[in-house]
Amino acid sequence: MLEVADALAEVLKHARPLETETVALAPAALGHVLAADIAADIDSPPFPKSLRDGYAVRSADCAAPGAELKVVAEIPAGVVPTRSVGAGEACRIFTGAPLPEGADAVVMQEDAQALGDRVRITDAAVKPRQHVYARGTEMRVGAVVLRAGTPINPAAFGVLANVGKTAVPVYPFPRVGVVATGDELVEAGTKPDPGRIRNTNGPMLTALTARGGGRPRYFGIARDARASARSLIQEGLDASDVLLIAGGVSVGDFDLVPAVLAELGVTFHVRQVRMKPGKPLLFGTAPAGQLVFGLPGNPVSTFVCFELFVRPALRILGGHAEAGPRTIRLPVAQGLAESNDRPTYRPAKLEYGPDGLSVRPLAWSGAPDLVGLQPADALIVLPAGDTRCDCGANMDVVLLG
Ligand SMILES: Nc1nc2c(c(=O)[nH]1)N[C@H]1C(S)=C(S)[C@@H](COP(=O)(O)OP(=O)(O)OC[C@H]3O[C@@H](n4cnc5c(N)ncnc54)[C@H](O)[C@@H]3O)O[C@H]1N2
Ligand code: MOO
Repeated sequence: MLEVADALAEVLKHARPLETETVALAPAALGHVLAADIAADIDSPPFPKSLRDGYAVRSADCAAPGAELKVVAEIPAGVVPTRSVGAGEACRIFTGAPLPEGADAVVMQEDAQALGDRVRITDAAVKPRQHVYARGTEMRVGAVVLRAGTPINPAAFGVLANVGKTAVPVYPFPRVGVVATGDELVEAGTKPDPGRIRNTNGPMLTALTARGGGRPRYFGIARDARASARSLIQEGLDASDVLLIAGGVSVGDFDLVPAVLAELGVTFHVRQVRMKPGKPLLFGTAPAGQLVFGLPGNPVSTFVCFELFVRPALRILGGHAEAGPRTIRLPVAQGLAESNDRPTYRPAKLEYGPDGLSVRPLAWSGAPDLVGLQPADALIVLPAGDTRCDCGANMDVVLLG
């Protein structure tokens, strides 16, 4: 049985970034990772730009308060000034407009008094360059503005637009197949007969995948009969970079997944992990290189294994430099006393208080309890053995999502 860190290392050893593709600068590009450096094709701003509505002046003319200047032109944004500002002169200027030759500062209109074709400057100390954004301050032609490996966030959309990039090379979102297993399962639209339950892992895994930077595709429920399970799993494998199979990985007579995967040529790298919930996790690689996860069927076990092992793999396939999961030390907002035979990942909620961040364990009844897990945005890591910690004590916390 592997420790969590060793199992994660095994997973990451087999995860490689996917072949790159080109995406248009449209909302679907959000969250992709750039596969090439992006350089500026222009200076930004492309001209010295006024940051205020007011007057473009020569600061030396305004050394004494109350200076009066002749207003010789008006420059709205988008207009190229045709006249320079001489001694004793000013131009009416608006935010975003190019500063005219000769001027070296802008006075806000609140600090000036319009007097027909003249203006009195009431700003007592006009400094050179005030309210002026110098040409090329944000970026110079040829400078790298976004590095390969940068996740595309909304601000990156703006930067890409500014350098004229309407399509960019990125790592694709991995295609993730989801298969549920078990004769007891019915889909959500059906009322379960006695002895049966609804399939919760299928919908949850598609949502975890979408949140984790993958493109989910649900293949349905594999029944506990080898032939049908085998054909559904094969179908899933053929269309996926990563296949997630929930349930059927433990030691029961109907837990067919390990045998079916072996028949399909999957090589196993992880067969059990010393953790709770999630001990029977399976991880392997298929002959064509797909990553295959057999996630323990209890819904919270499935969830925790996704966060600890699948999401990091999806991040690497999707071109992220950091796999995660992120673990930080945080004080607990409520004391804990538990005994566990394995390191335990306890659903918890982050709390943002005036003294900073803390984490509160949620009421939770174990591996089948999704209602207890649902509000969680963190997992408190309890070491194996007896854990007693008081409110305020620091614990390792895995951040979710
Ligand atoms: N003798 C042993 N029994 C079990 C062991 C063990 O080591 N020895 N491990 C236990 C642990 S830990 C877990 S976790 C489960 C995992 O078992 P499987 O992955 O084989 O999962 P199943 O048996 O198929 O299901 C377990 C549980 O979860 C329910 N389930 C399964 N799939 C879904 C789904 N898609 N939606 C909702 N609920 C689902 C299923 O009905 C079972 O109740 O094994 C322990 N047993
Ligand atoms: O380790 Mo299992 O995943 O607790 O139910």
